[in-house]
Amino acid sequence: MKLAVTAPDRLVVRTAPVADPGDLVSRLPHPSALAWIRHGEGIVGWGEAARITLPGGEDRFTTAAALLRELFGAADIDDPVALPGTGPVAFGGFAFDPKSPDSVLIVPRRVLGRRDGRAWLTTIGDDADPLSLVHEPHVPTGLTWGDGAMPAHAWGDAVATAVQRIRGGALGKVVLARDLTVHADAPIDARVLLRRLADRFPGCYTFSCAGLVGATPELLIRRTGGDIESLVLAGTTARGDTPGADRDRAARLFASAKDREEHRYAADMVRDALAPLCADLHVPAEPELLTLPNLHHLASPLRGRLTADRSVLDVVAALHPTPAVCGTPTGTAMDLIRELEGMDRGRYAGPVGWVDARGDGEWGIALRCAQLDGTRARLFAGCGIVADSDPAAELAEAQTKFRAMQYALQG
Ligand SMILES: C=C(O[C@@H]1C=C(C(=O)O)C=C[C@H]1O)C(=O)O
Repeated sequence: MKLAVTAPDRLVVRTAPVADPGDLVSRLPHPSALAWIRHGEGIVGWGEAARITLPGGEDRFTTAAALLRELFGAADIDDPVALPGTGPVAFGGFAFDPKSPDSVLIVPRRVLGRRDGRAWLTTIGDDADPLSLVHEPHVPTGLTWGDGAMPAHAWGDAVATAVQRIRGGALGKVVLARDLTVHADAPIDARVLLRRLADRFPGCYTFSCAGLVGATPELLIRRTGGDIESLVLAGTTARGDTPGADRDRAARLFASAKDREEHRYAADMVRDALAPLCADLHVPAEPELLTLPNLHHLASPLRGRLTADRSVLDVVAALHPTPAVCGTPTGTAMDLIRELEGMDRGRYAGPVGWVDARGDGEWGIALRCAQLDGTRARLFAGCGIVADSDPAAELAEAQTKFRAMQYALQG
């Protein structure tokens, strides 16, 4: 894909306060939904005022930031609400691998937002576009599941190879992923998946952008004015079947040297990437436990203040790819992923989120997600591999991670 910008010469943008719209997902009129929702708050968008497609390259984030600065800088903006996410907004998803050409930013014609008891509607252009439901969503039916690039046993072999390379000293950690495919008997409507994900995983960031739909627990970076926050995740166990078994599993994860090692690679890299950009960077001395409906993770929340006026996308550029989804050292891990996974991740494990004209925004790591393509979808799940990893346990962990999207598709 070549660099392409489809946009009018000048965006005319109007943001106005509106009455609380309640549930954001139910306001989406089309299957091609844009969304970023957590605990019922966030933004949804539809229609397309502008689209930027980016070729591969390490500079895809800074190129995107520069193009958006130009587009939004030339816009005629009336935004009396002036909150993060008001005025023009671009939703985006970036390819995981700089060699992959899948990165895209979309500026919707309509954005409906709700945050801290306030709600707003942003319109770009003046064509009529009522908030009422235009196409009633249908739940996916006739699902047929299949392996993606590799059947389970072959992926287990890839994990075993990675463990050997790590034990041989080539690298400290690599994150290996696999994909599953599913076919439905009619085009899959993102809104059904968003509804199920937002209801079941309210604490995750439920997202949709250009067909990539999921609910990620991992916040790569949020910028609100000069403040930034990140939530690093690495180290995972499935929930237990009984309260006692669940507590045991959580306690074992918390005490596990192998999981602490996996986590430390990721938290240290994020700290080192943010430190030169921040004053007052707060890094917890040890991880805490994040409990989701299906998993426990080790989690490190970081926060700080930017020392210069950088767009959230400039901070994304400094962070991606973290060892939560790639490995350590980054280059060696990226090469091993290319060698062993046998697939292109596309935008899975890449940054997904939104940015506004002030440079505020929220970007997660696209996990627990699927790429929709008409009647088909590709689901992705990956696991951090270190010297002590066991292929069978990693396969089981990946299966557990797939379950979020399997639930979204089949209820
Ligand atoms: C790679 C994924 O998740 C990442 C890997 C984790 C791990 O290996 O413990 C935990 C959270 C994420 O950073 C995924 O869900 O696909």
